[in-house]
Amino acid sequence: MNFIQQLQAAETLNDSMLCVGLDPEPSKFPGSWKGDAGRIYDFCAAIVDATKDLTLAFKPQIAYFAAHRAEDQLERLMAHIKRVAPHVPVILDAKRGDIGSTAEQYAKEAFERYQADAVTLSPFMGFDSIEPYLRYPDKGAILLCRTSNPGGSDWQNQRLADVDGQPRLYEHLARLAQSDWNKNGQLGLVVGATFPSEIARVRELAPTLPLLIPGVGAQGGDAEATVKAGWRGGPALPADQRGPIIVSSSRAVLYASSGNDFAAAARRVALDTRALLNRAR
Ligand SMILES: O=C(O)c1cc(=O)[nH]c(=O)n1[C@@H]1O[C@H](COP(=O)(O)O)[C@@H](O)[C@H]1O
Repeated sequence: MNFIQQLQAAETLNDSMLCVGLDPEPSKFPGSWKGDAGRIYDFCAAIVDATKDLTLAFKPQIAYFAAHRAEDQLERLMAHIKRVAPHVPVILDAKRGDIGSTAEQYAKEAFERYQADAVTLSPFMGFDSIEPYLRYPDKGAILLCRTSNPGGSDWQNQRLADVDGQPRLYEHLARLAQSDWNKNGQLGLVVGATFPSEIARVRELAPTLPLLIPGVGAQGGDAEATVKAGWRGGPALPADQRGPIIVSSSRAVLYASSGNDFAAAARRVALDTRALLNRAR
């Protein structure tokens, strides 16, 4: 199964558009684990076990592991997810972007070392910085398009020529990702939940691509507006040809409780968020 098929299967099996982001921050761990970077694996594995029947993807953010010299725990976590939730694809959030020869190493890191099913990439350096990832035909490559942070507007919202009516940078990227760049049908796009009207625009320009949508929960993105803007595209395509949405939440799920009931609390938030998203379809 390739990444897109994995997403579709998980969406159906778990009746979910929710992705749980794994951004472990030891200072927020419960009880005696607080401040202990040696517990990163245990914390994330408990979250995975508590939510694996509610998600269409997991998304570990590599910086939260690397900052604590915990890459070995990330490897163990990836293996754990494959073991207990083989039906849920894993997106390694690394936001890599570099020249081809270096990108080859990053692709190896994501897909061979960590066994990720997809990786997030910065497309700023152009197609040759993306191409090495496309040599893994079953894997997904999800390009930053219209990110959730306020500063995303600095570049992504600029018009290609300073004239009204010219496409903005993110619109140009969405068009390329839907067409010339999508050699093997592996590409997806990141669009922030904090900008629902731009989700709708990206969906219009890229109707078949999966959209990774972070920004609900801690960043205050509107979950309902996100689904209305992005879910299964506009009316132009039959439902089975439209791309899925992967609505990602990290802190709101991970730190729903600071006590020893953190995994049960994470499950409750994941259940509520899944229901909220599903109601908005
Ligand atoms: O690629 C991402 O996942 C991403 C893109 C984006 O535009 N905004 C964004 O917040 N993210 C990531 O999504 C996660 C958001 O975390 P919460 O705000 O806690 O849900 C973090 O790991 C971010 O690095």
